[in-house]
Amino acid sequence: MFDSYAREIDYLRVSVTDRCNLRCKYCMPEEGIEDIGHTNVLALEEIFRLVRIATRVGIRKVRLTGGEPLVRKNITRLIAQIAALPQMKEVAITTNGILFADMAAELKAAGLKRVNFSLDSLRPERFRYITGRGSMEDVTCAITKALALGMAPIKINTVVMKGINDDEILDFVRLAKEMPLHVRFIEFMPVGDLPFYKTDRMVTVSEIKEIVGQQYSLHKSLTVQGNGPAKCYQINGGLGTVGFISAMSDHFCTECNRIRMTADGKLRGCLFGKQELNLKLALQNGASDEKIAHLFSKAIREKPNRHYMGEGWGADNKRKMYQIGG
Ligand SMILES: Nc1nc2c(ncn2[C@@H]2O[C@H](COP(=O)(O)OP(=O)(O)OP(=O)(O)O)[C@@H](O)[C@H]2O)c(=O)[nH]1
Ligand SMILES: C[S@@+](CC[C@H](N)C(=O)[O-])C[C@H]1O[C@@H](n2cnc3c(N)ncnc32)[C@H](O)[C@@H]1O
Ligand code: SF4
Ligand code: SF4
Repeated sequence: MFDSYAREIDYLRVSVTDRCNLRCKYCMPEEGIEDIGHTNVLALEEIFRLVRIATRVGIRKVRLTGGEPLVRKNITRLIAQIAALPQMKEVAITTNGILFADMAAELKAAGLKRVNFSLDSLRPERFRYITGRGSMEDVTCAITKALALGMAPIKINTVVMKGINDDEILDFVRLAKEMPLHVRFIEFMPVGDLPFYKTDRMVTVSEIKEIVGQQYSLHKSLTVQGNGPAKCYQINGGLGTVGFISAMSDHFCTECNRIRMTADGKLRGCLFGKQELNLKLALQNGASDEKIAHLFSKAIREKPNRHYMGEGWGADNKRKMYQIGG
């Protein structure tokens, strides 16, 4: 379905849980999260019903995110159900990778074709500092496993933060050169308004490209399978690619193709927007498929034209990144 700015919206990002086994400083408070209670979270059966109805308004790709999608019990079953929907072209996940290696084979068997891993440092000590817990080795094992299972293309999401990990940009490029991995450098966004976010910690894509250019030449823009916001490049004879997600300095909202569902069943037209439609309440009130499909089309119709994150998140906006799903 097209929104009011003639953008075709066919991609639904679903936050399947607001819980996580890590505490990335830019995403989740160290003390963890408020327990919203079992009954306030969408049941997997409810998520499946909502996704099935979303196909009626043209959703053809679903990405499961969170929080950490792999901490949600029976997530494999949900993947299998979504993958089996006749209209669905792709089901993918974005994960921190900690639990992935042990689940990889069953996830693949369920129909998971692609996985994006978040990894902000290639140095174990620093990884632990940024994520608050967890072992980098679990993520590298996960990536090795995904490669072995042929889940290509495998993408690595790296949020670049000044004074935190910006001295590793060239190490990440080398990784993309030596392995068939698609590293995407992401600009730090003020989503969630955590104290760790500071404007001067944000490194722009132009600054990142300048650093990459010191050692590598980037070749013509490529399309890597997927329909996310990254602009991708080949690096002289490398096996993988390097991509850039310029959410702040050069937003890609004119090409936006997505809506989002939160773990507590709210439908969001935009990562940044404050407007949400209450799907959970509709389910509780026994809404028909038609009524729910109408809520999906309303969210698409009313999608804002762009974000205004440059103006800050706003103290009145209580949502955090782990609730929205990135
Ligand atoms: N500003 C903005 N950032 C986004 C949006 N979607 C994803 N991102 C950010 O881009 C990064 C990568 O997102 P992923 O979850 O890997 O998804 P994707 O890039 O759509 O995935 P592919 O389909 O594989 O290209 C995350 O840090 C997200 O927060 C969006 O609509 N707007
Ligand atoms: C919220 S996480 C959820 C999925 C999973 N737990 C993971 O980390 O991949 C999704 C993506 O959002 C990114 N992210 C979180 N907070 C961000 C911020 N403030 N700015 C930019 N990206 C952010 C993460 O790096 C991750 O790639
Ligand atoms: S970015 Fe992902 S792994 Fe890190 S705290 Fe947020 S949800 Fe968890
Ligand atoms: S910030 Fe909002 S409008 Fe822009 S690309 Fe993301 S979801 Fe789309």
